[in-house]
Amino acid sequence: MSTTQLLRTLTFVTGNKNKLAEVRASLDGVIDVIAVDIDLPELQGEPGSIAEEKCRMAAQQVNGPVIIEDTCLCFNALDGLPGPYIKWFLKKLGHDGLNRMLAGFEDKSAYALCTFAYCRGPNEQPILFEGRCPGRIVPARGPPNFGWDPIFEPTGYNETFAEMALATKLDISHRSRALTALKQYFAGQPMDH
Ligand SMILES: O=c1[nH]c(=O)c2ncn([C@@H]3O[C@H](COP(=O)(O)OP(=O)(O)OP(=O)(O)O)[C@@H](O)[C@H]3O)c2[nH]1
Ligand SMILES: [Mg+2]
Repeated sequence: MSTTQLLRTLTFVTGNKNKLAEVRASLDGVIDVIAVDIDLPELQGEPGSIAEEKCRMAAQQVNGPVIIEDTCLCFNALDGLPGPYIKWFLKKLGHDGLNRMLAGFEDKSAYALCTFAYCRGPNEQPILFEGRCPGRIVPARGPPNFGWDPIFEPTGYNETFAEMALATKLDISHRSRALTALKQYFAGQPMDH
């Protein structure tokens, strides 16, 4: 009998290399990830519906099964904003500006929210997998390699995501929690689904 285990393959549509690296590290030996870089339009709305629509468009463009991911950074003092718009807030305001947005509030707590969506093909209903990581917004600490990692300190840790070892981030992050749900789903599916 062959000792080689056939891995399930999933096409991940993303333009973000850091996301891709983390997803590959989390799914290593479980799911083989093929990356397709298409800049998908992202609609406004609640995180779940943004992920659903992004996934429908990805499945349409790839014309086959795909996963996508959408990440939000939600400030509790602002009722969850910037949320799905964090990319543009980060781009325009930077780490300092994001901290200054909370200057008038005692409450610096926040959560990172990651939503993966899987769609079997065009016109199929996407399935969502969500992961959250609570924490707080702090002045930037650590290497500025990935988005807002330097200003997010997860609850129970004295380090920001940027300061901690990647393995620690992958243990507790919004993304790895969502991927745990995704892995559980695929573990129960036949290989051709
Ligand atoms: O410090 C970070 N730690 C993370 O774990 C993380 N995950 C996402 N992000 C950033 O948050 C925005 C989400 O926007 P987003 O989900 O639309 O991503 P994106 O447009 O970069 O890629 P994609 O939509 O092609 O997959 C983008 O600015 C991402 O760079 C992170 N920053
Ligand atoms: Mg995007």
